[in-house]
Amino acid sequence: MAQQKVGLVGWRGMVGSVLMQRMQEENDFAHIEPTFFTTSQKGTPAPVFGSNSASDGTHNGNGVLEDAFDIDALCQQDIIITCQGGDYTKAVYEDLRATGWNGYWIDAASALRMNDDAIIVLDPVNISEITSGIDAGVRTFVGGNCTVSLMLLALGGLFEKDLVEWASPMTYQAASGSGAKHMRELISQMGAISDNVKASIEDPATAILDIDQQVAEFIRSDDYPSEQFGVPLAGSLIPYIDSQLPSGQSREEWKAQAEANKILGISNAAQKEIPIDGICVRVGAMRCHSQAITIKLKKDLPVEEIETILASHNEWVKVVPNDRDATMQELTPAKVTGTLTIPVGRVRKLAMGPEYISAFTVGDQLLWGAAEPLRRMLRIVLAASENQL
Ligand SMILES: NC(=O)C1=CN([C@@H]2O[C@H](COP(=O)(O)OP(=O)(O)OC[C@H]3O[C@@H](n4cnc5c(N)ncnc54)[C@H](OP(=O)(O)O)[C@@H]3O)[C@@H](O)[C@H]2O)C=CC1
Ligand SMILES: N[C@@H](CC(=O)OP(=O)(O)O)C(=O)O
Repeated sequence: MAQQKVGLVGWRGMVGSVLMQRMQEENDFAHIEPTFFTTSQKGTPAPVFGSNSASDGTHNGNGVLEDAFDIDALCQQDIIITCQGGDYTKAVYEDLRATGWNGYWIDAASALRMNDDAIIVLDPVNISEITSGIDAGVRTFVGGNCTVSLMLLALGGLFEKDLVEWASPMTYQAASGSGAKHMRELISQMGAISDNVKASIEDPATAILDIDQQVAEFIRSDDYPSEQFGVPLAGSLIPYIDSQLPSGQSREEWKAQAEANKILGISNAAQKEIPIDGICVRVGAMRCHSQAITIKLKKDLPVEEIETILASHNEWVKVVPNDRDATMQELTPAKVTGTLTIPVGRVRKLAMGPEYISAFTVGDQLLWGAAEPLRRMLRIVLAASENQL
């Protein structure tokens, strides 16, 4: 049986590189005929990932990168996966579909997420929506916003059992969500602070309040590197992510309810949307987003039962007991970074009443938050295509 032709766009960016890494780890390249595209380096050598390369050891028929804006070349693909960003999607998607191309478009960017003819993919939560969508002819599948995907993987059990009346996630989002340059700047900011007070720190006689004053003056000064974020992140935080909306929400905050309900299949049904709203904050973590979530349940359940429901939803969620040592060891970006594990802990009843609970969760926003749902969607499409042949 001929392999599906898969066009890869955005493969060398940060999200794309994590996708390539995961596709190699899971041997996905053995099941596809890949073609690598570029928006800037047409004609330069194509990369080789995995074992499925042409006889000369390259990918792409002629061994060089194809032009990602060449609609004819894109039309040759059965499946296109793009991690190139929303501007690229807006530049080519409509033109490509206008040719009559009916292939699968799998996208990391938010541009098409809320379109009626697109499904937001998070298969441990919405595999039935995905498979019935494929059967119904849906051909556009988009990865969700990272905080939304990570929250739904952590709390999936409670949503699946329709136990959530509302949820309020207060986020602690890593620098990676802003892109590679921002991650570099966070490190530069940390280093610059350390360098600025090095002599004072090394002198045990220096008063800590003098060091603190020196740091405060430095991070407010023009010498502090803040070109990307615009304001200090290291030594501070930024309580606003993405653009400003008339509702008073940031766009990142708006996505929580809009995308989560769409993934849960609620916006398409006669059901009332679950209110999900909170404040999104950028903090000085590298690539793990954390969220402190207040949840009002529809009924009073014992904490042990809630933990059992959470733990049994999917194979990646891991309940951390509400214990100081376990929390400090297991429920941090430092522990989770680079892994697919979604720990959720600090589950306890709140003082507001027996239906009010807290939860804290951490997840790698480049893995489950971006690349992994796309990679798994590719496998779902490949399986569906095989069954149709
Ligand atoms: N960052 C995130 O957390 C998330 C991002 N997304 C989506 O994914 C999109 C891409 O994000 P991200 O991966 O962070 O973007 P990057 O900036 O890392 O990569 C985007 C593109 O930039 C080009 N590029 C130019 N110079 C370089 C270089 N030196 N190294 C690598 N690539 C380079 C590449 O395109 P080319 O090869 O064509 O030149 C690459 O595909 C976002 O716009 C967003 O829509 C989705 C979820 C999370
Ligand atoms: N906005 C997210 C990252 C991101 O790319 O989100 P989206 O895929 O919804 O545009 C963050 O800053 O952490």
